[in-house]
Amino acid sequence: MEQLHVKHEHGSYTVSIGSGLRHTISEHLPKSYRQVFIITDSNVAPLYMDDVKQSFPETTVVTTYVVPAGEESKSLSVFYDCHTKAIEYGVDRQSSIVALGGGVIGDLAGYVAASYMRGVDYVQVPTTLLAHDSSVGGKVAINHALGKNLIGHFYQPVAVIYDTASLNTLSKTEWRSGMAEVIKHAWIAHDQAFLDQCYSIDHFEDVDKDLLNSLILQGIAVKARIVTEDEREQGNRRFLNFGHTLAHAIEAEMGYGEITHGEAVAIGMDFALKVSESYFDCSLNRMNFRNWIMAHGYPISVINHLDQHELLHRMTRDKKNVNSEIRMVLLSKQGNPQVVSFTKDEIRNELKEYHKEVSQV
Ligand SMILES: NC(=O)c1ccc[n+]([C@@H]2O[C@H](COP(=O)([O-])OP(=O)(O)OC[C@H]3O[C@@H](n4cnc5c(N)ncnc54)[C@H](O)[C@@H]3O)[C@@H](O)[C@H]2O)c1
Ligand SMILES: O=C(O)C(=O)C[C@@H](O)[C@H](O)[C@H](O)COP(=O)(O)O
Ligand SMILES: [Zn+2]
Repeated sequence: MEQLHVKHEHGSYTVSIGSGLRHTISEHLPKSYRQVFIITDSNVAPLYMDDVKQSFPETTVVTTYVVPAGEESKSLSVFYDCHTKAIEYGVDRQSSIVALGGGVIGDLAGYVAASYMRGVDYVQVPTTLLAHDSSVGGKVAINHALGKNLIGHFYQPVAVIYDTASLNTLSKTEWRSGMAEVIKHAWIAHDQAFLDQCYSIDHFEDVDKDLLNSLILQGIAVKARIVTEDEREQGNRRFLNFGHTLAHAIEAEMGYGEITHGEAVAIGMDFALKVSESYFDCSLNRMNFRNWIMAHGYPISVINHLDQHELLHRMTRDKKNVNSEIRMVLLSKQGNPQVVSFTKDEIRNELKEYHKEVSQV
């Protein structure tokens, strides 16, 4: 088992990473709880709920709520249902919520924890590769029809317990989605070897276990370092949004759940690399990245079917923006991210050129 420590305004928490940890959840918590309320989804429940329930001593009351799998559950109505269940089960301030699942569950259950009785403890038990990112850093949120993660909080977990054995049941699509956030961490880290390791994998679902563990650890280390320095995204935390300005617009425009978050982020990074090369007049060898996303089946061609005007309009609602300028995270070289402001007209032109380029691949 590996452990990393994340500091925040009110204390710190430990991220524990290892195979089989779901069987010993209570051993990795900073204290014992009278009740634990497990929130999970309809795909994860039949796979891992029993193991997690049984990992608690008999003296702990374990209650559960299963929400429909998928991005659509990051909604006000599912959020409200979670509160209703918590009230009915008598969850109180001596209890903890356990977010058992991918980023959807982490974001949803974390936001329930942040708001229920003005805040109760919660534990992240990530089960997807993507959630190496989402379980760390305390960004919790649900979506609004007008934009991703627009309703939320910064609210830190008391522990992150990552059982890497749970990744064995992921679908090909979810491996692809998760690898996008891994390679995002590689792009913003000053570490060519990390990027090369991502490029070296032929089939994500068959990745060598030692390489996977190394990628997960490196990704979490990048994220942990940045969120420790800037918990509330006043500065460098914005770098973790590399690729997300266009990604969030694509997700909302296509309809939540129509494309995975990671697939949208991969397209967003492809766009951001193109804009970076022209803005900084530099070479990022972006065609290596383009070849990688094509080889692994990231659905880049969706860009050809989306209305550019609508995408642009959605990008103007991004949380990083100030006044009417659109802020994107660009790279002047690998490991050197910067936040750059553009006018709407400038992004309109960039999108137009990107569309043209993608329609030829
Ligand atoms: N808070 C953050 O910092 C942060 C960071 C990145 C992404 N996110 C958010 O995370 C969400 C995406 O997370 P995700 O990709 O994990 O999606 P997800 O939680 O929807 O999981 C993807 C799919 O895999 C299934 N699944 C989960 N674990 C499984 C397992 N072990 N075996 C088989 N199937 C499993 C789920 O039921 C779901 O169908 C998005 O909403 C995104 O905005 C948040
Ligand atoms: O932790 C962060 O900060 C990130 O930006 C990580 C992103 O991968 C993640 O998708 C996050 O939820 C996006 O945040 P948002 O503030 O742009 O909604
Ligand atoms: Zn993301």
